[in-house]
Amino acid sequence: MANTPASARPRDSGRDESIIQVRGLKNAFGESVIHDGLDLDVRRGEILGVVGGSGTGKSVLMRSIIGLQTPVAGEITVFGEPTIGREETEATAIRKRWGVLFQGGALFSTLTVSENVQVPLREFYGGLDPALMAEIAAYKVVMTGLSPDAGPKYPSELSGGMKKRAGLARALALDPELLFLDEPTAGLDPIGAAAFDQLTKSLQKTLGLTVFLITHDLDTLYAICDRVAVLADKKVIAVGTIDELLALDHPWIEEYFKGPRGRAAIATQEAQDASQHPTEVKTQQIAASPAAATTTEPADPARPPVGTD
Ligand SMILES: Nc1ncnc2c1ncn2[C@@H]1O[C@H](COP(=O)(O)OP(=O)(O)OP(=O)(O)O)[C@@H](O)[C@H]1O
Repeated sequence: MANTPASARPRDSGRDESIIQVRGLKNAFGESVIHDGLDLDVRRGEILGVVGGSGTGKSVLMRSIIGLQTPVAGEITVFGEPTIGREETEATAIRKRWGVLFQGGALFSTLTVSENVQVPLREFYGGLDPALMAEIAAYKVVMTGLSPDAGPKYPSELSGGMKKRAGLARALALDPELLFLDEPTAGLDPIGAAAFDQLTKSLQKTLGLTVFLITHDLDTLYAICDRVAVLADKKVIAVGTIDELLALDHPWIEEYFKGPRGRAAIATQEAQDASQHPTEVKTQQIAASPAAATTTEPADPARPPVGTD
């Protein structure tokens, strides 16, 4: 891939196309090696959850993909274009096509929400009419479920959930095809977190986004992720649907998904499914097991019964 001219490569066609390809990634800080031989593909249109223990390098992986961290070795392509060692103008053309919500929102505290959302517009389209930029910002603010009144407010006047939405509005400022979210629901109460998950899912569907989502939140993984990549031992050790991961025999994956929090997340998801599609879920349960229709046990045999230790 590295030797192939960009114009000769397949571009942006087909739903299974990899929007992001990471090959043989190595990152290190001094003697401390964070990634070694890491490979990953993110497919067009999917929400890929990225999980792993604290310090396994999820944020460093994201920073490597978006060009904020220069790896020791490896290749990364986004939209078929290499992102490492690009000329500034080439890098800018690629960067315009993604949006990033950093951990904690990373809003500028001295700027209003509207001004924060306009930062990428000023950076990439500095010549735009200020009134148009303000209008675009107002639209993005409302798109993320904030009231139009939030635009003139400063970050210190917002709740945690509102700050995340404002950060998301900024990430969407340039109408990206690809969205990076670093622990978007961290610090939110369960209701706020579930609402943010649904917002992410609905934006992904309506805007046709591909989403790279770092999270520790099992509810998020169950509720909205199409596939999950697991970081451990300096690599992505597995990637697949949660059911595919559960079928693997790996101690960390077992403990993560089948521990008490994993079971609680399954229970939450099943309750939501049942309330949203009562007839459908009941039919599936009956089809899977006549007994399942009369008990609270999940129909999926790969999942453990809820509420038992
Ligand atoms: N700029 C840096 N300089 C030195 N070490 C760093 C730097 N950035 C990250 N690290 C180290 O790299 C490792 C991975 O960090 P990273 O933030 O990617 O972990 P993470 O998986 O996202 O963790 P968490 O889930 O706790 O957010 C950590 O040990 C961290 O201390």
